[in-house]
This record gives sequence, structure tokens and C-alpha cells, in this order.
Amino acid sequence: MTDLAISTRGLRKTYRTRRGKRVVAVQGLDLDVPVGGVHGFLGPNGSGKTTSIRMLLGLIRADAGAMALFGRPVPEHLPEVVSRVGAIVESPKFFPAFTGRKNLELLADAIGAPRGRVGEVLDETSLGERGKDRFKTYSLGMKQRLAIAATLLKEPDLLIFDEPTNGLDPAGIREIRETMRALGEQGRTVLVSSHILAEVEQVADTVSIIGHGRLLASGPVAEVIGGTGKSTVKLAIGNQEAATAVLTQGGLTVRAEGNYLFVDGAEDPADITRRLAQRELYVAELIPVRADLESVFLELTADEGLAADETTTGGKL
Ligand SMILES: Nc1ncnc2c1ncn2[C@@H]1O[C@H](COP(=O)(O)OP(=O)(O)OP(=O)(O)O)[C@@H](O)[C@H]1O
Repeated sequence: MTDLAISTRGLRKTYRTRRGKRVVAVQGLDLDVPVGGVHGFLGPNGSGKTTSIRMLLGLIRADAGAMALFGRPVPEHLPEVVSRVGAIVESPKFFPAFTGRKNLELLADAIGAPRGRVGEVLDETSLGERGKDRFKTYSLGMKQRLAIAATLLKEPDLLIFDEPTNGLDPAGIREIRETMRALGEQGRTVLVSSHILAEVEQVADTVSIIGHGRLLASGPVAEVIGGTGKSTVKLAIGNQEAATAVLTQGGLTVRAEGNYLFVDGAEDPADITRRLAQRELYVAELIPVRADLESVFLELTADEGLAADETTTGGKL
């Protein structure tokens, strides 16, 4: 387990609401995050991402299951590994009237980090010269990057960001994305939770997709995208009607869009051309359409709904 920055097995958490209802937020989560690079922790709203992160950081107790950070079981051994972990789970508090630099200097003093680190972390988060400006003049994106800079003061090996781009404009999102990518390239491990997939797809090396507090898929982005075993092929053909009939008979799903047919479900594009050629229908153009993380995510979480189960049954976990 030591080559994993994060590992959980059978992690569970049920909340009890004031009205006595039980909300199963995380139900048997097995999560593995390799050391080094950016790992996207993906799931629809309410799928248990924040709850899982809070358990890992020792902010709330798990009901059952095992967790480890860098191979050390937590929360039991959290004091040993906590210095290797930086996290932004909620917006940190900075002094509005102080400059970004001053805020970081105060924080560095408080946690015993050298003040020399402040200039470095401002550069690492592309705040550089803007460190001289007051915090209250910062855009949301800059405030968020200052929060990341603060977590970098103690040079953590693992950074955990819960929905770091929430509320940011496209420019702010791009800046955070570039910062995360740079951190991953330095060999740090970055866990970033999100329900915005396009964003994570561009920056993550590996991903885990969860739904209802359970792991649905995990691995390198390319493998997770390819792993659904389905591909779409776009083809141009003279007789669309006849081609649709042949392919549909063969169990494929076909839809027409303008001059093209989009065919789903073929194991191999060559299979499509062969079937059509057997009926003397010849393809003018055939383009495999790359699956993206978004479509894989939607496919995997199709049955998950938008919120976790709410149940009034009092069964023991
Ligand atoms: N303190 C709490 N008390 C009761 N229920 C809670 C509490 N915190 C979270 N929940 C519920 O637990 C489930 C999982 O929530 P969680 O915040 O972990 O999901 P999430 O994937 O982080 O979602 P989001 O993307 O919306 O932040 C949801 O149904 C949520 O309403």
C-alpha cells in the first residue's frame, strides 16, 4: 500500500438528520490514489466526495472501513502523516486589509514554515507581484490561489482540493487548473474533487468516479474512458436508409445527423464497413468519435440520481 498516497477500503458514513432520518453518504468506498500526479475524484452532487475527504482528514469519524495515507492507517496515525498533507476543504480565512504576502507571512510564522517559502509559493501559484496587493482587492480566482499557496507553505506531498473551482469564472478555472497541473508535474499528489468533468479530464492523470458513496470506475483517464467498451463511429454513406437498416439489424444503434450516421455499439469500426460492403453499401468516410470522460461519467452514474439515498430504516450498518 506504500505506493499509494490514499487508500480506503469499505469506508462508510451515515448521517442522522434532525428529523431522525438516516442519510447514507458513503457506503463501502474503496479508493486508491497513486503517489504523484493529479487524481480526479469525480461524482455527481451529493455522491459523498466531501464526506470521504473529511473522513480522510480526520474532520469527521467514519462508521466503518479502513483508510491509509502514504500507507499509514488513519485516523490512528494521522499525527505522523498530517505534515505531508495540505488541504482546502473550506474557504480559509485571510485578513482582507493585509496583502497576500503579509497574510502568508503570518501563516508561515504560525505553522513554523520559513518566511523564505512565501515568495516561492506566490510564484508557484502565479500570484508573484500581486502578493503586494491587499487581499480584499483579489478576484475569486486569486483568493483561491492564495489558499493553495497557503497549503504549499509546508511543502506537502499530498494536496487535497474539494471543488476548488466552485464559483470561479473561466479564466479563474484555467488558472487553478494550471496550478494543479504544475503541482502534479513536480511529483506531488493532488486529489481534486469535482462534478465538472471537462475540467478534470484536462488535468488529471488518473480518476475515480463515485456514485452513491461507492466506487464506479477508477484508473488512468484513458483507461476509464476506453473501459466502457463502447465507441461511436461517424460515417458518411450514400444510402443512409439502407445502411441504417443493415446496421440496426446487426444490433447496432444508429442515428442520423445531417449527412452523417452515428453508430454506437460496434466492437471494431471495420465490422461496420464489412457488414455494409456485404450488402453493396460502400462507406465514403468513417471517423471514430473519441469518447470523453463526460459521457463515461454520465453512463456510469445514470442510475445514481442526484442525491444519496435517504432512508428511515434503522438497520445497523
Ligand atoms: N452534516 C450532514 N448531515 C446530514 N446529511 C449530510 C451532511 N453532510 C452531507 N450530507 C448528505 O450526505 C450526502 C453526501 O454529501 P457530500 O457533501 O459528501 O457529497 P458531495 O459528493 O461532496 O456533493 P457536492 O458535490 O454537492 O458537494 C448528501 O446526500 C448530503 O446531503
